[in-house]
Amino acid sequence: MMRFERVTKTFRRRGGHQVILDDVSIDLPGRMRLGILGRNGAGKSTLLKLLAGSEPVDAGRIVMEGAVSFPVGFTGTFHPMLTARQNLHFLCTVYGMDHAETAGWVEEFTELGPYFDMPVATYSSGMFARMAMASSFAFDFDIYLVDEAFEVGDTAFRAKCAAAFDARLHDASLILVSQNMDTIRRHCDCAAVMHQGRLDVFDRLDDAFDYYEATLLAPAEQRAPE
Ligand SMILES: Nc1ncnc2c1ncn2[C@@H]1O[C@H](COP(=O)(O)OP(=O)(O)OP(=O)(O)O)[C@@H](O)[C@H]1O
Repeated sequence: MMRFERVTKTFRRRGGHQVILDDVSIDLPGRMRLGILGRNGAGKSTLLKLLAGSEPVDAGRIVMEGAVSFPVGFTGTFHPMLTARQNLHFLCTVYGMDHAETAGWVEEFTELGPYFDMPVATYSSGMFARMAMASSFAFDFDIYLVDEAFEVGDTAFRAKCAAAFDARLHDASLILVSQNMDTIRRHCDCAAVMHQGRLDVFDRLDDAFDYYEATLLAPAEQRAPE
């Protein structure tokens, strides 16, 4: 379940405000597979941060039922000077999971070998991405937030991520940000389009895609005076 009650979010910028959500109210009951579309800068990543609780709304209220994930594959969750195992220890404490069992699962999944016990600051970007993806699947959330994070690692690792993702989504909700309509079609059964402070939800994917394509032709700027 996800409900927006008159939610407004803006960012200050030179000469005015960037409007992300302008007095938006929506109500999506039950389990959902929701795709979020929007042109560059529409506010999709900001929306995920609002849902994750890492960014505050200016006004209104977002109500989510169940445990909400950090964005899947998000590397900002990890402290660079701690090892993968130490980072997971911290996350397990936050989410109330068994440390040893979770670290064991992620260690096997990532195939990082000795790097698993080295500071994550020493990882290549690919290793860091593997660690972030595996950690996202290690926790049992009710709602998974995903920001176009599927293209990580080699073919074998991607297949492993897809299987873990499917298993996790079996009885969880998904909110997936993507500008790729094929990705949304593969994973979602409804979609919302962000455009100029609005968040319009469509039950039929094709209706969302038509509207999204129309927004791509709209003028780029919407600037509210200060
Ligand atoms: N912390 C911030 N302070 C000020 N402006 C911000 C901040 N975060 C995002 N913005 C601005 O808000 C707008 C929306 O950014 P956001 O990253 O949410 O868009 P997006 O739809 O995810 O874009 P893209 O598709 O390009 O990744 C952009 O104009 C961005 O510059």
